[in-house]
Amino acid sequence: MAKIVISGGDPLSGEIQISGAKNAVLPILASCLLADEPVTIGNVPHLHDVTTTMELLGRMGVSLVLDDRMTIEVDPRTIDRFFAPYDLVKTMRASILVLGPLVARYGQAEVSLPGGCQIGSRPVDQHIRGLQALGADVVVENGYIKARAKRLKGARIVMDMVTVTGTENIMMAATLAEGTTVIENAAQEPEVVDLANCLNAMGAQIEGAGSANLVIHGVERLHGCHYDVLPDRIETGTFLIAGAITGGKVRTRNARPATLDSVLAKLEQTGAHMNVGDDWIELDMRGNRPRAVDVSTAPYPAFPTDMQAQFTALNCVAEGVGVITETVFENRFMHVHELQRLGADIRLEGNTAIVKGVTQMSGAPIMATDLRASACLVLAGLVAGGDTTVDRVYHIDRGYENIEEKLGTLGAKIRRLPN
Ligand SMILES: CC(=O)N[C@H]1[C@@H](OP(=O)(O)OP(=O)(O)OC[C@H]2O[C@@H](n3ccc(=O)[nH]c3=O)[C@H](O)[C@@H]2O)O[C@H](CO)[C@@H](O)[C@@H]1O
Ligand SMILES: C=C(OP(=O)(O)O)C(=O)O
Repeated sequence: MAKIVISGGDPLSGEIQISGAKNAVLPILASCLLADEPVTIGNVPHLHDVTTTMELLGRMGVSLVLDDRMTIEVDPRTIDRFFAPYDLVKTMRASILVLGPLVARYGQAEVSLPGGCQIGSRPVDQHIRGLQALGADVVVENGYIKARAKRLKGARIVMDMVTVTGTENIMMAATLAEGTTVIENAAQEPEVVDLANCLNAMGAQIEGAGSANLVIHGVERLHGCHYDVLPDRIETGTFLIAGAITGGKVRTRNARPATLDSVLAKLEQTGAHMNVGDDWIELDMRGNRPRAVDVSTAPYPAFPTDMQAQFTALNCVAEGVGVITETVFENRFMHVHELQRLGADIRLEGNTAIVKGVTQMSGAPIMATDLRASACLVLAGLVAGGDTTVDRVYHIDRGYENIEEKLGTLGAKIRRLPN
């Protein structure tokens, strides 16, 4: 398995270009199934999850053309299977996002249950309940969700909890339903808004995206369009932390600052000097050690769980004690044991990590367990003295485009060892 080796200790400095958002491009690619014409998607990040989604759509018979500027043309008209197999779904939970579009547009879907993963059990009961409320017959058999419907009918759906992909699945399905659907307690994440914008560009009538109440007036058909994916706020935050943790100065270009309010507020609390433009963010630590910050994760607009591990890494070398509370996923502290191998002083108490900053961590072989844990370990390696070897970096390739190349541009001593 490929590894990343980092020789840490140098402050990073420079600017990097932020890629399109993983959590926006995946639902947007799935939404192309709803159209009756080709859809082109631009600003697509070069990620393993995108390749998996293309393979999934391709196996259904969908035609896909990718150009060298990472624009994908998706032509759903050649689809002849409505099936998402376990071997793909188990590598990428977001595969569940084909469920809503398939039932709405083709009246049938068979999608493997995603199963649990490192960060928590992650059930999909809300997706199923939402589709049932829209009139679909749904059964779970032999590890597959099997759904059928003639034409979905609009309904009022109150989500039991805020779920990002759950909201997206139901919102996509409701675009082609007969009548109006109201989703209450909807996710407000920028990626949900991006998906709604893309669907509206295809002719959908979605109101309220970005609020907790979505109103979707069903239409007869969705047509083709071109849509550019929004910049990745989690990648942006991760690179800003790379600057903060090393005492350096990093500017992220092609960013969407308005999607990062809670993260930027925390970075400011670390003592970083922040400058923000329309589409860029600059963090300057001026050689100083960051101050520890308390973080508690919650749905948007609160602090994102996908930035929790990276802030845990930052606190490891910060001045003072930072308390990290994870409220979204029940098992998202797998990185803590690996950080301890680098010399971090962390005490775990249930869903809370109490991190006492140390003046120096030292490099060691460590293992990535999930996507953001991998990013956190790379960040820790940037500041630890000596060499840190991060194993199982296939996790990082799911969600970060060319991470070692981008960090290299900022002056990091980082290289990938092939399998
Ligand atoms: C592809 C994608 O967009 N992934 C993001 C999405 O994941 P994902 O959409 O899977 O996460 P959810 O928002 O659904 O999960 C939030 C919480 O709700 C629970 N839940 C969810 C659905 C359901 O039917 N039943 C249920 O109990 C989950 O177990 C979790 O505790 O949002 C997460 C929370 O911001 C992010 O960490 C992921 O990066
Ligand atoms: C948990 C994440 O992704 P996914 O939902 O695709 O597993 C993530 O992006 O941090």
